[in-house]
Amino acid sequence: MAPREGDSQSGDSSIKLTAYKKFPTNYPHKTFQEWLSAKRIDDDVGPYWRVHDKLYDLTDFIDKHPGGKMWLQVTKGTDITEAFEASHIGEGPEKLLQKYYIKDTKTPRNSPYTFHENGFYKTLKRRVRPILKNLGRGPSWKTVLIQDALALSFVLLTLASTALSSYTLAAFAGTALAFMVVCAHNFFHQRDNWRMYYYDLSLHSSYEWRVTHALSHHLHTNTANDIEISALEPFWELLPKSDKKFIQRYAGFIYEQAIIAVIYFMELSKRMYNGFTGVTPLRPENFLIFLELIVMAAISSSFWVALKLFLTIHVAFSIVFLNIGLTVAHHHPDIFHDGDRMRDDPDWGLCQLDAVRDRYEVAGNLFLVLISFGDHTLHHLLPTVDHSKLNSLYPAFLETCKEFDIPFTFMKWSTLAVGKYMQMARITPNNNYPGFKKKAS
Ligand code: HEM
Repeated sequence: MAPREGDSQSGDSSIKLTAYKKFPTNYPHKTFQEWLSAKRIDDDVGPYWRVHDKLYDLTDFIDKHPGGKMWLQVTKGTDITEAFEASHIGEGPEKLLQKYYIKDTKTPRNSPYTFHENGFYKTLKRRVRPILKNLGRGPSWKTVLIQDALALSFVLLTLASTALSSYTLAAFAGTALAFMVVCAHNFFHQRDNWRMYYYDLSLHSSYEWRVTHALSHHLHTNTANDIEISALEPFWELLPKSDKKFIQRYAGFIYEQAIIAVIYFMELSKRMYNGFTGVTPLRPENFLIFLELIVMAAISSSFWVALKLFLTIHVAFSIVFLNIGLTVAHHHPDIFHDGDRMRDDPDWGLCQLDAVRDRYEVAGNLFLVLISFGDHTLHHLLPTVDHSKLNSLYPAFLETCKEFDIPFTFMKWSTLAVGKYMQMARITPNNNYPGFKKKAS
């Protein structure tokens, strides 16, 4: 595999990307700020926004954007082609975009992905458009009910655990919080809405996650530009690098739960440090987590008991949340990871199919789908569509797969859970199309 531009500067000679033209600047990225600054350097589009091969000045549109300001505020100076294509299904945004056109650019995109009119992804979007026009894209009453019921369970369990000083109830509260946050992930992909702030009752930040998850992981899945890969290194080495250490390849299952238990506390500390030192201003929702502690301290017999219960809740949260997150969809040797051979037709939608797998166990059950990142392939392809609508899109999706001769497959959750360790052990890149081997030539 030929080294790419920048490989020699990476300091890590074992990574040979197959996906992007440039090796990501300052890899591995650990924070959303690092990822955004590296993308600005690598995309190199000056003070504009790039969509395909055109540059736009969206400055006057930031405040008018129906999806919310932050998407355009944070992406100034970057190529937003994937974000633009994946976030909108109708033709309105494309027409509107022309109003902000500045000039064409001759520099090829750093990203390998294509969005040809007759390619898989655009065909799928055309097919689901009339269905979603009838159904609507936003939340159904069922999604809202499940989300709010999970939030209520979390609040009641937290109050009960504090009033009774019960660590068992605190562990249950942490579990309810994890399910609530996974469900809130459905809401934070959509236009700004208050339910996305349920996220901030955990050690996460909805604002940061919109960058690291919606803009990085979702659009550049399982590549070195997916911060959900790079931020986990060196504890989870998920790309097939040749110089992984024995412990990284085979001992992950021994150390990972200890790291999972503390990882989000470290994130919270970093967020607070950056906020108070002026690196990234703190946002009002960043204080919800402290409000939680204050309420617990007010109810509890002592501050120390409240603190210990609070820690129990958030350790339980981290364990449940990350164990779900790491095993549900992306890691198995049959699934594409940067370094593996990419398909010859790098249609963005097809490449998403290569980097995602769905699970049998949760298919068709909205509650399980919402608390465990279900219908993940369709969610990756259409991230702004509410999960309650995805089930109705399978006929159009399967018809598109058939048209493009793509055998869409499910995996068992247990296969994916074991697959994560097999992937951590893997040091040899796949030379076939991963997963969809029938199409490999
Ligand atoms: C980083 C790039 C962008 C992201 C991540 C993004 C994200 C979103 C999101 C999440 C929604 C709400 C979808 C929903 O809840 O149904 C939305 C709606 C919308 N966006 Fe964007 N957007 C981006 C760029 C743009 C640009 C450049 C334009 C046009 C100049 C645009 C125009 C619209 C319009 C008109 C809507 C209303 C709903 C629709 O027609 O799809 N967006 N966007």
